[in-house]
Amino acid sequence: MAAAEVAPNVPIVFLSGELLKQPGSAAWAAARAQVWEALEEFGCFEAIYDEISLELRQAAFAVAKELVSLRVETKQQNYAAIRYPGYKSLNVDEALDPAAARGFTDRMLPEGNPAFCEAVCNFAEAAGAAVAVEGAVRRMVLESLGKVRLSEYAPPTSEGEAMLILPPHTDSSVTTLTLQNHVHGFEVKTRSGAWVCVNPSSPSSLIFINGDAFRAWSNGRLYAPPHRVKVAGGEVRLVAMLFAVPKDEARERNPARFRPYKFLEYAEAFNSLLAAAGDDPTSVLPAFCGYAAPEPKAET
Ligand SMILES: O=C(O)CCC(=O)C(=O)O
Ligand SMILES: [Fe+2]
Repeated sequence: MAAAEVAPNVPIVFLSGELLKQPGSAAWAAARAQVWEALEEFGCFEAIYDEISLELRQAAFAVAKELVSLRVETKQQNYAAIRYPGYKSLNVDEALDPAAARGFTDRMLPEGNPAFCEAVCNFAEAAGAAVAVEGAVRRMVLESLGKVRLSEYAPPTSEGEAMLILPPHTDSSVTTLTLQNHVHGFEVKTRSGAWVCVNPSSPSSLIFINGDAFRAWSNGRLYAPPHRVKVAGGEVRLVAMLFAVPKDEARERNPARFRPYKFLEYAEAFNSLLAAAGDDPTSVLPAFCGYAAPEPKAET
């Protein structure tokens, strides 16, 4: 007889406030491995985060209780679109910005109530703690992108004008970070078409450059500048670069599964697609932008 299947537990990852301050440490790398495993398998995990103190939690729920007991007409203006019988939610977007939390309380209680305002700020503090965890997890996922390169530029043999060694190009990466020795020569082209020299102002300077993938992701809002390198003088220019790019093996295993889409168009179509998806919510995304070909089988 087949053994009864036991549903596995969602993984638990300990993310202490201390650990979040030490990216690059062995503890960080260990947590990152756990986060990746959890996100690949479950898409979800429990984070135990010691900066959510009991007091903060109590304060957050105290204000939550006050918020839900406000008059319906007051709440109405902030209701989220999805509602089911017995379920409704309030958008408190400003809570992510403590300064803006006041705007929220003014809207909710125009007649004013300092205690309520303070409580909302506590709620904002709890939301801020959540943002720290979200930021760290995003970093753990993204920092697995990476390639380091070391380049050497031989000095021109003839005296005089700087020579163009690396012709104008953009980087295909998401982002690039460079650390150069004392030999200058890096130049970027501004949006308005001018070439400017970028000579690091201190030995501890790094140059951060947007790559084409960042430009595409932001729909062109972020500028990925053409850049080039001209070298003069008698010394070798050395540059260490960190390119944020997907690892090669990820590309081989993962042909594109989804067409590019506009976030807001998806958000607009979402509720009706969800209603049509029956009991399989995972079909909503492929229905909107999936390639017709079947998804490649996961490797075993
Ligand atoms: O030498 C530099 O500072 C930049 C090099 C570069 O742009 C590249 O290798 O893509
Ligand atoms: Fe480059």
